[in-house]
Amino acid sequence: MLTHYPSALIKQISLTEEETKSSSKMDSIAVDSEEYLGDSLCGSISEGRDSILIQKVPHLECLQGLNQVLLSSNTILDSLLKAVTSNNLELCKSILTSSHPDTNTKFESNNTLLHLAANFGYLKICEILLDYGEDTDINAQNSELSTPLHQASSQGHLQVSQLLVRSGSDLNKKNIHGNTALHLAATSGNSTLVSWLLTRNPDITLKNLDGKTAEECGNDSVKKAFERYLKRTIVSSGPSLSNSQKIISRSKTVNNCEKIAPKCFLVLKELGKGSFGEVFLVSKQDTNQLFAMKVLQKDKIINQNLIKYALTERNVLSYMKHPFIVTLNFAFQTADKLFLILNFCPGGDLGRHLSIEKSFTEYRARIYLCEIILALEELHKHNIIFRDLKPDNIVLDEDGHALLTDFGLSKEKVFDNYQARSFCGSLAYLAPEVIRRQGHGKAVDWYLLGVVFYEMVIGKPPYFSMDKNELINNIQRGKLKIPSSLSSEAKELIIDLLQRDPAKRLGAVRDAEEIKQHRFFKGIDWDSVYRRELCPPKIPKINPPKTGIPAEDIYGNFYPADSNRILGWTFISD
Ligand SMILES: Nc1ncnc2c1ncn2[C@@H]1O[C@H](COP(=O)(O)OP(=O)(O)OP(=O)(O)O)[C@@H](O)[C@H]1O
Repeated sequence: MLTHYPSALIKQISLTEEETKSSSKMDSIAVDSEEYLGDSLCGSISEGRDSILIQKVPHLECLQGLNQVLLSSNTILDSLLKAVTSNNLELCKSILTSSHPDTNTKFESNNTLLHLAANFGYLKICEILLDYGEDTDINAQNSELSTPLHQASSQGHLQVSQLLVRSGSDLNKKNIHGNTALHLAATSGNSTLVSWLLTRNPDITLKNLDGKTAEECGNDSVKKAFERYLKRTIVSSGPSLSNSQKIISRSKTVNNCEKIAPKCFLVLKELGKGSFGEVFLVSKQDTNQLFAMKVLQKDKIINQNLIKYALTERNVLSYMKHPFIVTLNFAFQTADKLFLILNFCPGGDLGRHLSIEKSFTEYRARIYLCEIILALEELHKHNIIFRDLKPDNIVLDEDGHALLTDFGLSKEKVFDNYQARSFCGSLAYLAPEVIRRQGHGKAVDWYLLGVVFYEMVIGKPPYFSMDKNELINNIQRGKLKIPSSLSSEAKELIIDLLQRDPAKRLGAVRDAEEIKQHRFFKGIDWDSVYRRELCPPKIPKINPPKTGIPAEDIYGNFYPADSNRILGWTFISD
């Protein structure tokens, strides 16, 4: 444990601070050393928040005086230890910059200062140790072989864990019990931290000395986080855009960006979160009309070379008008973020419905399938492939009709079944040809239609396994299991769509036409489907919240985009 500090050391510092206090330049601090320590520990164990202790920190001028005392008493390291454990930012920074002590010195149980700060969740102190310490070892191990990341994760300190991982902490390092940071976060039941760690691609197959993977150590909410991870969209980094590509936009681009901007929309609540963006319910200030606003962070997109995907989503949505494709109304940007204003679909996504209801009747699934087939047919007619078909990307409008959303992975100008090459999709929803990387095309969407149909009527995607490698292997070689309770038409449709060879798959030759003629859809009048005349289950009316989320929390930096403007982004629909 990390709580034993030499009391002599604490007394000495208290005395020093008291001395400084007597020079009357300092805010009040506790005089008694025991009380001081208790106060500092209880009052400041919180990430990133200024603690009670910080308010009691001496002013900067007197820190210099303090430093001299510390230096002359030759207890620099002990003083630094005290500064770290009492969350005293200024003192810590001051000692590091003036005396350059070895921040990798081991204290009790071989803990370094970073271990201590990480364990307490002192975010700012961790930052200071990493920024000002000379070669602070981010992967130092204590006597239990734990790294600072192990400490932060076991205590559930999200921001500290994020800082450590982003600064180069080894995610797959094991402690003496064989646990990785992910195991510890899972054991503590912290599904938010688990979800975030999963986005950094740790090795989820690693087992601890009890033979358990991280997922096996978690409670139900942690297990759900793992399941969501396997269903998330992944992409390989996109190619960079040339300047000329950046200005290509296939529809009306508005130069006067003042017309549509964050101030036009009141943010009401979060609707969903994906790998790339967050989606919020917003109301347009002048009309009170509700919309879904998708927000993408520019730095994330630019760092991962994903601008092309963002621009494709904006472009495709700007010219696709279809009853079963979500409508884009506006696109605008600020210095930090990109915004898409979409029609709001109050029924939520099918993924959410499936996680509550487990599965749908064939009758209900057929309605959604018919609508999605028409949407995919329309895209294919424009030589666009969707590539990311999954229940989370199908949203229900106010009448319960199914609409495609999230065109981030769609690809334009695909004329055959082999032209596209990027490795992208969502792990649980990868088509075999995407895994083989031999090129894919329109047939990929028909395979994924089969996957969605399977999940709708059976309750989980085909070949599903929580083990990533097994999942990938199953998709390529596993035996397709279909319960006998399904109708023979449904079984046949699943088999025809999940055909591994894209050339033999239903839809390979005459595209949607082949699927529409399958006997599962016997009796369907496709014109009436297009006119939205099928009757899906009704969606309960929602009452939007009256109060909004503070604008600055969502919009961040309000400055209009300038140097980092993404050309061809702004859009106002006719
Ligand atoms: N028009 C909409 N109306 C209502 N909710 C929506 C709408 N569009 C998206 N959502 C919700 O937001 C979630 C995330 O949106 P979206 O899939 O576009 O984000 P993403 O970051 O691209 O996700 P992914 O990880 O699938 O790539 C959806 O699963 C859905 O629940």
